[in-house]
Amino acid sequence: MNLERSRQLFEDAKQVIPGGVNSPVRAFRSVSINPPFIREGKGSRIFDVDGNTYIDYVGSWGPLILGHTHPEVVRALKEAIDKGTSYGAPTEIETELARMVCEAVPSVEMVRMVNSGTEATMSALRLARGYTGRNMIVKFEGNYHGHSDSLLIRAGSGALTHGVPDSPGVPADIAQNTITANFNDISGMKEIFQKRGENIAAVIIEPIAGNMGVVPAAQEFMEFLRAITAEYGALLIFDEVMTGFRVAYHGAQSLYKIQPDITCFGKIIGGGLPVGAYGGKREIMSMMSPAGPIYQAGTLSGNPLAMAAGLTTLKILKDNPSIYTELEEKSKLLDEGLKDNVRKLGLKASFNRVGSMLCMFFTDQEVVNYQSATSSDTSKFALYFEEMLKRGVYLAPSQFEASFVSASHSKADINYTIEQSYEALKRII
Ligand SMILES: Cc1ncc(COP(=O)(O)O)c(C=O)c1O
Ligand SMILES: NCC(=O)CCC(=O)O
Repeated sequence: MNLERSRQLFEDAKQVIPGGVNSPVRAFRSVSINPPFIREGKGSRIFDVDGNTYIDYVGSWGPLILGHTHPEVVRALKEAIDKGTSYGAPTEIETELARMVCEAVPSVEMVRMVNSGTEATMSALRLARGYTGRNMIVKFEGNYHGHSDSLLIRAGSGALTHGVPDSPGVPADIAQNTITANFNDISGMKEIFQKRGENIAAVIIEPIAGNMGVVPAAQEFMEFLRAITAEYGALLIFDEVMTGFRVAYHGAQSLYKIQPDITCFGKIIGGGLPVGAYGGKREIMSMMSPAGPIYQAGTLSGNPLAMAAGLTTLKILKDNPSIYTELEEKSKLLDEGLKDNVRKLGLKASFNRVGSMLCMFFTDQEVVNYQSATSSDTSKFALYFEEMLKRGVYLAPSQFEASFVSASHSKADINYTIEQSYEALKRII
Protein backbone atom coordinates (compact mmCIF):
# COMPACT_ATOMS: atom_id res chain seq x y z
CA MET A 1 0.00 0.00 0.00
CA ASN A 2 1.49 3.31 -1.07
CA LEU A 3 1.06 6.19 1.37
CA GLU A 4 4.16 8.11 0.31
CA ARG A 5 2.51 11.44 -0.56
CA SER A 6 0.46 11.27 2.66
CA ARG A 7 3.64 10.60 4.60
CA GLN A 8 5.29 13.69 3.10
CA LEU A 9 2.25 15.85 3.76
CA PHE A 10 2.13 14.60 7.34
CA GLU A 11 5.79 15.56 7.86
CA ASP A 12 5.06 19.03 6.43
CA ALA A 13 2.01 19.42 8.62
CA LYS A 14 3.95 18.50 11.75
CA GLN A 15 6.17 21.54 11.18
CA VAL A 16 3.29 23.98 11.62
CA ILE A 17 0.44 22.10 13.31
CA PRO A 18 0.92 20.31 16.67
CA GLY A 19 1.21 16.60 15.85
CA GLY A 20 0.32 17.45 12.27
CA VAL A 21 -3.43 17.43 12.88
CA ASN A 22 -6.22 19.70 14.02
CA SER A 23 -7.79 17.00 16.17
CA PRO A 24 -5.67 14.30 17.88
CA VAL A 25 -7.57 11.21 16.72
CA ARG A 26 -6.67 12.00 13.11
CA ALA A 27 -2.98 11.30 13.76
CA PHE A 28 -3.57 7.50 13.94
CA ARG A 29 -1.13 7.29 16.88
CA SER A 30 -2.78 4.34 18.57
CA VAL A 31 -2.56 2.27 15.41
CA SER A 32 1.02 3.38 14.72
CA ILE A 33 0.67 4.29 11.07
CA ASN A 34 0.78 7.53 9.17
CA PRO A 35 -2.70 8.77 8.37
CA PRO A 36 -3.77 8.94 4.73
CA PHE A 37 -4.39 12.53 3.66
CA ILE A 38 -7.81 12.71 2.08
CA ARG A 39 -8.33 14.32 -1.31
CA GLU A 40 -12.08 13.89 -1.68
CA GLY A 41 -15.13 11.86 -0.80
CA LYS A 42 -18.12 10.57 -2.70
CA GLY A 43 -20.94 8.47 -1.29
CA SER A 44 -19.46 5.70 0.84
CA ARG A 45 -15.92 6.27 -0.49
CA ILE A 46 -12.99 8.47 0.36
CA PHE A 47 -9.95 8.91 -1.87
CA ASP A 48 -6.50 9.76 -0.57
CA VAL A 49 -3.69 11.78 -2.15
CA ASP A 50 -1.78 8.61 -3.14
CA GLY A 51 -4.66 7.28 -5.21
CA ASN A 52 -6.01 4.78 -2.64
CA THR A 53 -9.77 4.35 -2.30
CA TYR A 54 -11.49 3.34 0.93
CA ILE A 55 -14.98 2.38 2.01
CA ASP A 56 -15.46 4.87 4.80
CA TYR A 57 -17.01 3.86 8.13
CA VAL A 58 -15.98 7.07 9.90
CA GLY A 59 -18.13 9.50 7.93
CA SER A 60 -16.29 12.49 9.42
CA TRP A 61 -16.87 10.94 12.88
CA GLY A 62 -20.62 10.73 12.49
CA PRO A 63 -22.10 13.69 10.61
CA LEU A 64 -22.23 12.10 7.15
CA ILE A 65 -25.25 9.84 7.56
CA LEU A 66 -26.05 10.46 3.88
CA GLY A 67 -22.48 9.80 2.74
CA HIS A 68 -19.99 12.20 1.21
CA THR A 69 -21.04 15.01 -1.15
CA HIS A 70 -24.71 14.10 -1.23
CA PRO A 71 -25.98 15.95 -4.32
CA GLU A 72 -28.84 17.73 -2.52
CA VAL A 73 -26.61 18.89 0.32
CA VAL A 74 -24.03 20.13 -2.18
CA ARG A 75 -26.73 21.96 -4.13
CA ALA A 76 -28.09 23.64 -0.99
CA LEU A 77 -24.57 24.74 -0.07
CA LYS A 78 -23.90 26.18 -3.51
CA GLU A 79 -27.15 28.12 -3.43
CA ALA A 80 -26.40 29.43 0.06
CA ILE A 81 -22.83 30.45 -0.73
CA ASP A 82 -23.89 32.61 -3.65
CA LYS A 83 -25.91 34.73 -1.25
CA GLY A 84 -23.19 35.23 1.35
CA THR A 85 -21.17 33.28 3.87
CA SER A 86 -22.11 34.98 7.14
CA TYR A 87 -23.92 38.09 8.35
CA GLY A 88 -23.87 37.91 12.13
CA ALA A 89 -27.54 38.80 11.92
CA PRO A 90 -30.71 36.71 12.11
CA THR A 91 -31.75 34.67 9.07
CA GLU A 92 -34.95 32.74 8.35
CA ILE A 93 -33.20 29.40 7.89
CA GLU A 94 -32.10 29.39 11.56
CA THR A 95 -35.73 29.26 12.66
CA GLU A 96 -36.45 26.58 10.07
CA LEU A 97 -33.72 24.33 11.41
CA ALA A 98 -34.64 25.08 15.04
CA ARG A 99 -38.25 24.17 14.26
CA MET A 100 -37.22 20.89 12.64
CA VAL A 101 -35.16 19.95 15.68
CA CYS A 102 -38.03 20.84 18.06
CA GLU A 103 -40.52 18.87 15.97
CA ALA A 104 -38.23 15.85 15.80
CA VAL A 105 -37.41 15.76 19.51
CA PRO A 106 -40.41 16.49 21.75
CA SER A 107 -38.33 17.19 24.89
CA VAL A 108 -36.81 20.11 22.98
CA GLU A 109 -39.12 23.12 22.86
CA MET A 110 -36.41 25.67 22.15
CA VAL A 111 -32.91 25.26 20.77
CA ARG A 112 -29.80 27.40 20.47
CA MET A 113 -27.30 26.79 17.64
CA VAL A 114 -23.56 26.81 18.32
CA ASN A 115 -20.56 25.68 16.27
CA SER A 116 -19.53 22.32 17.72
CA GLY A 117 -20.55 19.55 20.06
CA THR A 118 -18.04 20.86 22.57
CA GLU A 119 -19.78 24.23 22.65
CA ALA A 120 -23.16 22.53 22.96
CA THR A 121 -22.25 20.50 26.07
CA MET A 122 -20.24 23.34 27.61
CA SER A 123 -23.18 25.71 27.23
CA ALA A 124 -25.62 23.09 28.49
CA LEU A 125 -23.58 22.80 31.69
CA ARG A 126 -23.59 26.54 32.19
CA LEU A 127 -27.34 26.56 31.68
CA ALA A 128 -27.82 23.71 34.16
CA ARG A 129 -25.63 25.45 36.74
CA GLY A 130 -27.31 28.81 36.20
CA TYR A 131 -30.78 27.30 36.32
CA THR A 132 -30.26 25.20 39.45
CA GLY A 133 -27.84 27.52 41.26
CA ARG A 134 -25.62 24.46 41.92
CA ASN A 135 -22.09 23.67 40.77
CA MET A 136 -21.54 19.92 40.68
CA ILE A 137 -21.81 17.91 37.49
CA VAL A 138 -21.91 14.13 37.18
CA LYS A 139 -20.40 12.54 34.09
CA PHE A 140 -19.63 8.92 33.26
CA GLU A 141 -16.27 7.33 32.88
CA GLY A 142 -15.49 6.77 29.19
CA ASN A 143 -18.16 9.19 27.98
CA TYR A 144 -16.82 12.02 25.85
CA HIS A 145 -18.58 15.34 25.60
CA GLY A 146 -15.97 17.44 23.82
CA HIS A 147 -12.99 19.15 25.36
CA SER A 148 -14.33 21.82 27.71
CA ASP A 149 -12.63 21.91 31.13
CA SER A 150 -15.48 20.50 33.20
CA LEU A 151 -15.96 17.55 30.88
CA LEU A 152 -12.42 16.54 29.98
CA ILE A 153 -12.27 14.29 32.99
CA ARG A 154 -12.11 10.48 32.74
CA ALA A 155 -13.11 11.16 29.13
CA GLY A 156 -13.45 8.76 26.22
CA SER A 157 -12.58 9.09 22.52
CA GLY A 158 -9.15 10.54 21.68
CA ALA A 159 -8.53 11.34 25.35
CA LEU A 160 -8.86 7.65 26.15
CA THR A 161 -7.04 6.50 23.01
CA HIS A 162 -4.11 8.81 23.70
CA GLY A 163 -4.02 7.96 27.39
CA VAL A 164 -4.92 11.42 28.68
CA PRO A 165 -8.44 11.04 30.07
CA ASP A 166 -7.52 13.79 32.55
CA SER A 167 -5.79 16.57 30.66
CA PRO A 168 -3.12 18.87 32.06
CA GLY A 169 -4.40 22.42 31.88
CA VAL A 170 -7.73 21.70 33.51
CA PRO A 171 -7.56 23.58 36.84
CA ALA A 172 -8.10 21.39 39.90
CA ASP A 173 -10.77 23.72 41.23
CA ILE A 174 -12.78 23.21 38.07
CA ALA A 175 -12.21 19.44 38.03
CA GLN A 176 -13.40 19.12 41.62
CA ASN A 177 -16.88 20.13 40.50
CA THR A 178 -17.09 17.12 38.20
CA ILE A 179 -17.97 13.77 39.74
CA THR A 180 -17.24 10.75 37.57
CA ALA A 181 -19.52 7.76 37.85
CA ASN A 182 -19.57 4.23 36.48
CA PHE A 183 -21.68 3.81 33.39
CA ASN A 184 -24.66 1.49 33.88
CA ASP A 185 -24.10 1.32 37.65
CA ILE A 186 -27.29 2.10 39.58
CA SER A 187 -25.88 1.55 43.06
CA GLY A 188 -22.89 3.79 42.31
CA MET A 189 -25.25 6.59 41.28
CA LYS A 190 -27.38 6.10 44.37
CA GLU A 191 -24.33 6.57 46.53
CA ILE A 192 -23.30 9.73 44.68
CA PHE A 193 -26.73 11.27 45.09
CA GLN A 194 -26.99 10.26 48.73
CA LYS A 195 -23.70 12.05 49.43
CA ARG A 196 -23.89 15.05 47.11
CA GLY A 197 -27.41 15.14 45.64
CA GLU A 198 -28.24 18.63 46.95
CA ASN A 199 -25.22 20.10 45.13
CA ILE A 200 -25.65 18.38 41.79
CA ALA A 201 -26.71 20.68 38.94
CA ALA A 202 -26.84 17.99 36.28
CA VAL A 203 -26.04 14.50 35.17
CA ILE A 204 -24.74 14.37 31.60
CA ILE A 205 -24.73 11.09 29.68
CA GLU A 206 -24.20 9.69 26.22
CA PRO A 207 -27.32 7.47 26.22
CA ILE A 208 -25.63 5.21 23.72
CA ALA A 209 -21.99 5.86 24.41
CA GLY A 210 -19.91 5.99 21.25
CA ASN A 211 -16.61 7.15 22.65
CA MET A 212 -15.44 4.00 24.46
CA GLY A 213 -16.54 1.97 21.49
CA VAL A 214 -20.32 1.57 21.34
CA VAL A 215 -21.85 0.93 24.76
CA PRO A 216 -25.58 1.43 25.18
CA ALA A 217 -26.95 2.39 28.57
CA ALA A 218 -29.37 -0.16 29.98
CA GLN A 219 -33.06 0.83 29.96
CA GLU A 220 -33.33 0.44 33.77
CA PHE A 221 -30.26 2.57 34.25
CA MET A 222 -31.74 5.38 32.16
CA GLU A 223 -35.05 5.15 33.98
CA PHE A 224 -33.20 5.31 37.25
CA LEU A 225 -31.25 8.39 36.14
CA ARG A 226 -34.46 10.15 35.13
CA ALA A 227 -36.03 9.38 38.50
CA ILE A 228 -33.11 10.26 40.75
CA THR A 229 -32.30 13.55 39.00
CA ALA A 230 -35.96 14.58 39.27
CA GLU A 231 -36.04 13.58 42.93
CA TYR A 232 -33.03 15.75 43.79
CA GLY A 233 -33.89 18.67 41.48
CA ALA A 234 -30.89 18.07 39.21
CA LEU A 235 -31.17 18.30 35.44
CA LEU A 236 -30.68 15.32 33.16
CA ILE A 237 -28.66 16.18 30.06
CA PHE A 238 -28.54 13.79 27.11
CA ASP A 239 -25.51 14.27 24.94
CA GLU A 240 -26.97 13.25 21.59
CA VAL A 241 -24.18 14.85 19.58
CA MET A 242 -23.49 11.42 18.08
CA THR A 243 -26.85 9.65 18.50
CA GLY A 244 -29.16 12.53 17.51
CA PHE A 245 -30.77 11.78 14.12
CA ARG A 246 -28.41 8.77 13.93
CA VAL A 247 -29.91 5.89 15.92
CA ALA A 248 -33.40 7.18 15.07
CA TYR A 249 -34.78 10.40 13.59
CA HIS A 250 -36.13 11.25 17.05
CA GLY A 251 -32.85 10.42 18.76
CA ALA A 252 -31.77 7.94 21.42
CA GLN A 253 -34.36 9.43 23.75
CA SER A 254 -37.11 8.08 21.51
CA LEU A 255 -35.66 4.57 21.84
CA TYR A 256 -35.50 4.81 25.63
CA LYS A 257 -38.80 6.73 25.83
CA ILE A 258 -37.22 9.11 28.32
CA GLN A 259 -37.30 12.88 28.15
CA PRO A 260 -34.17 14.63 29.38
CA ASP A 261 -34.24 18.26 30.53
CA ILE A 262 -31.58 19.35 28.05
CA THR A 263 -30.36 17.66 24.87
CA CYS A 264 -27.10 18.42 23.07
CA PHE A 265 -26.74 17.94 19.34
CA GLY A 266 -23.98 18.23 16.76
CA LYS A 267 -22.62 16.18 13.87
CA ILE A 268 -25.68 15.25 11.73
CA ILE A 269 -27.57 18.51 12.36
CA GLY A 270 -24.74 20.32 10.57
CA GLY A 271 -24.74 17.95 7.58
CA GLY A 272 -20.91 17.95 7.57
CA LEU A 273 -20.43 21.63 8.46
CA PRO A 274 -19.50 22.89 11.92
CA VAL A 275 -22.67 22.94 14.04
CA GLY A 276 -23.74 22.06 17.54
CA ALA A 277 -26.94 22.85 19.40
CA TYR A 278 -28.52 22.51 22.80
CA GLY A 279 -32.18 22.62 23.61
CA GLY A 280 -34.80 21.71 26.12
CA LYS A 281 -37.92 22.83 27.86
CA ARG A 282 -39.02 26.40 27.21
CA GLU A 283 -38.79 27.30 30.89
CA ILE A 284 -35.15 26.20 31.07
CA MET A 285 -34.04 27.55 27.68
CA SER A 286 -35.62 30.92 28.45
CA MET A 287 -32.81 31.42 30.96
CA MET A 288 -30.40 31.96 28.05
CA SER A 289 -29.40 35.47 27.06
CA PRO A 290 -30.97 37.66 25.74
CA ALA A 291 -34.24 36.06 26.94
CA GLY A 292 -32.64 35.45 30.35
CA PRO A 293 -29.49 36.13 32.33
CA ILE A 294 -27.16 33.25 31.36
CA TYR A 295 -24.69 34.34 28.71
CA GLN A 296 -23.63 32.40 25.63
CA ALA A 297 -22.83 33.78 22.17
CA GLY A 298 -21.08 33.08 18.84
CA THR A 299 -19.84 35.16 15.89
CA LEU A 300 -20.62 32.37 13.43
CA SER A 301 -23.46 30.65 15.31
CA GLY A 302 -26.37 29.81 12.99
CA ASN A 303 -24.04 30.27 10.03
CA PRO A 304 -26.06 30.19 6.79
CA LEU A 305 -23.91 27.54 5.10
CA ALA A 306 -24.02 25.26 8.12
CA MET A 307 -27.77 25.80 8.45
CA ALA A 308 -28.28 24.98 4.75
CA ALA A 309 -26.32 21.72 4.99
CA GLY A 310 -28.03 20.76 8.26
CA LEU A 311 -31.54 21.62 7.15
CA THR A 312 -31.17 19.75 3.87
CA THR A 313 -29.82 16.69 5.67
CA LEU A 314 -32.65 16.66 8.21
CA LYS A 315 -35.27 17.17 5.49
CA ILE A 316 -33.94 14.20 3.55
CA LEU A 317 -33.99 12.07 6.70
CA LYS A 318 -37.49 13.19 7.62
CA ASP A 319 -38.93 12.70 4.13
CA ASN A 320 -37.36 9.26 3.73
CA PRO A 321 -37.96 7.24 6.88
CA SER A 322 -36.93 4.16 4.90
CA ILE A 323 -33.35 5.43 5.29
CA TYR A 324 -33.44 4.29 8.91
CA THR A 325 -34.93 0.90 8.02
CA GLU A 326 -32.23 0.39 5.43
CA LEU A 327 -29.51 1.56 7.82
CA GLU A 328 -30.74 -1.02 10.30
CA GLU A 329 -30.73 -3.77 7.67
CA LYS A 330 -27.26 -2.98 6.38
CA SER A 331 -25.78 -2.52 9.84
CA LYS A 332 -27.30 -5.80 11.01
CA LEU A 333 -25.86 -7.53 7.94
CA LEU A 334 -22.43 -6.10 8.75
CA ASP A 335 -22.65 -6.92 12.46
CA GLU A 336 -23.76 -10.49 11.80
CA GLY A 337 -21.13 -10.98 9.10
CA LEU A 338 -18.40 -9.82 11.46
CA LYS A 339 -19.68 -12.06 14.25
CA ASP A 340 -19.78 -14.97 11.85
CA ASN A 341 -16.14 -14.39 10.88
CA VAL A 342 -15.08 -14.38 14.50
CA ARG A 343 -16.99 -17.60 15.13
CA LYS A 344 -15.52 -19.33 12.05
CA LEU A 345 -12.00 -18.39 13.10
CA GLY A 346 -12.55 -19.42 16.71
CA LEU A 347 -11.67 -15.93 17.99
CA LYS A 348 -12.90 -14.04 20.99
CA ALA A 349 -14.58 -10.71 20.43
CA SER A 350 -17.53 -8.80 21.76
CA PHE A 351 -20.00 -6.81 19.68
CA ASN A 352 -22.29 -3.89 20.40
CA ARG A 353 -24.59 -2.22 17.93
CA VAL A 354 -27.48 0.22 18.00
CA GLY A 355 -28.79 0.99 14.53
CA SER A 356 -25.95 2.24 12.36
CA MET A 357 -23.46 2.65 15.25
CA LEU A 358 -21.43 -0.48 15.81
CA CYS A 359 -18.23 -1.77 17.35
CA MET A 360 -16.21 -4.97 17.59
CA PHE A 361 -14.18 -5.19 20.79
CA PHE A 362 -11.16 -7.47 21.02
CA THR A 363 -12.23 -8.91 24.36
CA ASP A 364 -14.28 -11.87 25.52
CA GLN A 365 -16.08 -9.78 28.14
CA GLU A 366 -19.50 -8.37 27.48
CA VAL A 367 -18.87 -4.64 27.12
CA VAL A 368 -21.18 -2.60 29.36
CA ASN A 369 -18.93 0.12 30.78
CA TYR A 370 -15.44 1.64 30.77
CA GLN A 371 -13.83 -1.29 32.61
CA SER A 372 -15.08 -3.92 30.19
CA ALA A 373 -14.38 -1.71 27.15
CA THR A 374 -10.80 -1.20 28.25
CA SER A 375 -10.31 -4.95 28.71
CA SER A 376 -9.95 -5.00 24.90
CA ASP A 377 -6.66 -5.93 23.32
CA THR A 378 -5.76 -2.62 21.65
CA SER A 379 -2.62 -3.99 20.01
CA LYS A 380 -4.75 -6.60 18.27
CA PHE A 381 -7.12 -3.84 17.20
CA ALA A 382 -4.17 -1.90 15.74
CA LEU A 383 -3.12 -4.90 13.63
CA TYR A 384 -6.69 -5.45 12.49
CA PHE A 385 -7.10 -1.78 11.65
CA GLU A 386 -4.00 -1.79 9.47
CA GLU A 387 -5.06 -4.96 7.65
CA MET A 388 -8.46 -3.42 6.96
CA LEU A 389 -6.95 -0.17 5.71
CA LYS A 390 -4.69 -2.09 3.33
CA ARG A 391 -7.81 -3.81 2.04
CA GLY A 392 -9.55 -0.52 1.38
CA VAL A 393 -11.74 -0.32 4.48
CA TYR A 394 -11.37 2.84 6.54
CA LEU A 395 -12.40 2.29 10.17
CA ALA A 396 -11.99 4.75 13.02
CA PRO A 397 -8.33 4.41 14.09
CA SER A 398 -9.07 3.35 17.65
CA GLN A 399 -10.74 0.51 19.52
CA PHE A 400 -12.68 3.14 21.45
CA GLU A 401 -14.71 4.58 18.59
CA ALA A 402 -17.86 3.64 16.73
CA SER A 403 -18.14 2.57 13.11
CA PHE A 404 -20.94 4.32 11.23
CA VAL A 405 -22.91 2.90 8.33
CA SER A 406 -24.38 5.57 6.07
CA ALA A 407 -27.26 5.69 3.62
CA SER A 408 -24.68 5.61 0.84
CA HIS A 409 -23.19 2.24 1.79
CA SER A 410 -24.38 -0.46 -0.58
CA LYS A 411 -24.96 -4.10 0.32
CA ALA A 412 -21.95 -4.80 -1.92
CA ASP A 413 -19.85 -2.45 0.26
CA ILE A 414 -21.00 -4.33 3.34
CA ASN A 415 -20.34 -7.75 1.83
CA TYR A 416 -16.89 -6.64 0.69
CA THR A 417 -16.18 -5.39 4.21
CA ILE A 418 -17.24 -8.70 5.75
CA GLU A 419 -15.00 -10.65 3.33
CA GLN A 420 -12.04 -8.40 3.99
CA SER A 421 -12.61 -8.56 7.72
CA TYR A 422 -12.34 -12.34 7.54
CA GLU A 423 -9.02 -12.07 5.71
CA ALA A 424 -7.77 -9.38 8.08
CA LEU A 425 -8.68 -11.40 11.17
CA LYS A 426 -7.05 -14.50 9.69
CA ARG A 427 -3.80 -12.55 9.26
CA ILE A 428 -3.63 -11.36 12.85
CA ILE A 429 -4.37 -14.56 14.79
C1 LIG B 1 -21.08 12.37 22.25
C2 LIG B 1 -20.21 13.52 21.85
N1 LIG B 1 -20.35 14.70 22.47
C3 LIG B 1 -19.61 15.76 22.15
C4 LIG B 1 -18.67 15.68 21.15
C5 LIG B 1 -17.87 16.90 20.83
O1 LIG B 1 -18.21 17.39 19.59
P1 LIG B 1 -17.17 18.26 18.74
O2 LIG B 1 -16.05 17.37 18.35
O3 LIG B 1 -18.00 18.74 17.57
O4 LIG B 1 -16.73 19.39 19.60
C6 LIG B 1 -18.49 14.46 20.47
C7 LIG B 1 -17.52 14.28 19.39
O5 LIG B 1 -16.57 14.84 19.24
C8 LIG B 1 -19.28 13.37 20.83
O6 LIG B 1 -19.14 12.19 20.23
N1 LIG C 1 -15.83 9.91 18.64
C1 LIG C 1 -14.88 10.92 18.69
C2 LIG C 1 -15.28 12.11 17.97
O1 LIG C 1 -16.31 12.13 17.39
C3 LIG C 1 -14.38 13.23 17.97
C4 LIG C 1 -13.57 13.33 16.77
C5 LIG C 1 -12.37 14.19 17.06
O2 LIG C 1 -12.06 14.43 18.24
O3 LIG C 1 -11.75 14.62 16.09
